[in-house]
Amino acid sequence: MNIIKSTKVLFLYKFMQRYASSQALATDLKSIVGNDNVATSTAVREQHSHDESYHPGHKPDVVVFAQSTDHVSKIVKYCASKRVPVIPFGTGTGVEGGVTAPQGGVCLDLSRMDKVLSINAEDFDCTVQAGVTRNALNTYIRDTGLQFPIDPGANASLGGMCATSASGTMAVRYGTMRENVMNLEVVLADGSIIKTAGLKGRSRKTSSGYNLTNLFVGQEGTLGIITEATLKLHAIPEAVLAAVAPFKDLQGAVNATVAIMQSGLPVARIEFLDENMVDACNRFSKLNLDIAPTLFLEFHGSNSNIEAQGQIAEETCKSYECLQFAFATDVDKRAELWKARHNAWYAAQALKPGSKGYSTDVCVPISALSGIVTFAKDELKRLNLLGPIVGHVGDGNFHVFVIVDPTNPKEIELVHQYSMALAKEALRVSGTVTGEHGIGVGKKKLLIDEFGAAGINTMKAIKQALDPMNILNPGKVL
Ligand SMILES: Cc1cc2c(cc1C)N(C[C@H](O)[C@H](O)[C@H](O)COP(=O)(O)OP(=O)(O)OC[C@H]1O[C@@H](n3cnc4c(N)ncnc43)[C@H](O)[C@@H]1O)c1[nH]c(=O)[nH]c(=O)c1N2
Ligand SMILES: CC(C)C(=O)C(=O)O
Ligand SMILES: [Mn+2]
Repeated sequence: MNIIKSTKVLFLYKFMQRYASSQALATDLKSIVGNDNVATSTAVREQHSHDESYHPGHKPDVVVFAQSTDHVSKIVKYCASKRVPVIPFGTGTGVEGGVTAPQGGVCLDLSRMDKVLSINAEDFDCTVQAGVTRNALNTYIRDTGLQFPIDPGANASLGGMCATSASGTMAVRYGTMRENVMNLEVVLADGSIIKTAGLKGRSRKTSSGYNLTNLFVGQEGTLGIITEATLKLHAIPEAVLAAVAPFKDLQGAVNATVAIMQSGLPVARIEFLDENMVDACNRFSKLNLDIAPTLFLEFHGSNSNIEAQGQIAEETCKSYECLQFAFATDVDKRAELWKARHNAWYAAQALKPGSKGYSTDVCVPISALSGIVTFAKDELKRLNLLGPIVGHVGDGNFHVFVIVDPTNPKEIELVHQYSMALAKEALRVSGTVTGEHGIGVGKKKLLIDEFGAAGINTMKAIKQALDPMNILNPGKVL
């Protein structure tokens, strides 16, 4: 009885202590960035404690809404002086637990840094603040005839997309964030501010110094806070043609993809959905597709060449026994198709109300795709898991959305076993454990298998050099 009482007293004491220190923290931060930009309510902290994944959330002590690079620099400098963790937050649509605050601290929300700073249409580039979302940028530049085509299904912030090295359905044609970021403004762990590709740099290529831009793309907020990004833009194609091709079996769909890619056809999108995913999309997005392993394709070009592209793809799919090859030229039909594809994540979770999804993210050389998709299917069967499959197969990248009851530890253990087995198979065939989602907290254990001890030690040395007190997004990636 006494032990229970004293445990309760200790808990209460610790709670009061943390409450008092987070109040003091909030007071100091308010004096730096103003009252309106600091939130301590449970609701706001809860909203910032998790992303879209099943990874358990942890609330930060305080949420700060930065309005400028100067704010970010001052906040980080203050946090460094107190050794308080800083966790950057874009829109919270990540899927590897990157924004959780396991050690508490300050969640730095960049959504109010939402200005498009410059558009250089003649150079096909733009500079934005980190909180601008991909849809906001595309709306802003619509009249220029240009687009920013990297499209994770969610309307993510461009800072978050840089931080995770995001991609999406059009990476097969336009590249991922890595190929589309030209320069970044980054606030380092001591509050200093750098430009990764030169103080004013936005040249198409450079051999100058180390490639700092690529160091900060994909660092998931562990090396610095991205405050501005200079990005490549692309011409909106004169003509667009989409197509849907259901196949007799999964192997046919995957082998047709490999053949299309190996033929060098400049396909703009080539997305695979297995029969379970098609079924889920039919239900969720009110489509009426045949329930079969299916490819969604899109071709971009001039009026004269998209039909030729479509024809080559059609012939290739037919040679792999597709059941039909239906073109979608109508703008609304195309929009409906891609909206359904972008909502696949929610469609899969809706198959089992109350469930959450865990998305695997392996990416392999295209010649290894067919084998590993078969492996992924067989393992699902062996472990008796529900996991619709969807993928950016033109890149050799696909996701198994394993549906899981987040309150059932046995199911979570099975999902863990499954994703480990799939990731190790990807490494065996010279792939990577994550093509676009990042490591976060979910894939940390796999890094050693991918890079070996010397590789990990090199990453640790970089982290130590840039963030010696480990205040930037601690507990993530390494
Ligand atoms: C329905 C749906 C569909 C998709 C996806 C999600 C959802 C919900 N995603 C995943 C997600 O949208 C993607 O990882 C985004 O890049 C995350 O951007 P947020 O702004 O939401 O970052 P979020 O706030 O979730 O943060 C992600 C990570 O980046 C860090 N971070 C955020 N802003 C930062 C900044 N300014 N500086 C430094 N670090 C920062 C965070 O600390 C965290 O570690 C995805 N992804 C993908 O690549 N391809 C896809 O196809 C999809 N599809
Ligand atoms: C995380 C998920 C939703 C994703 O990457 C996709 O749909 O491609
Ligand atoms: Mn994806």
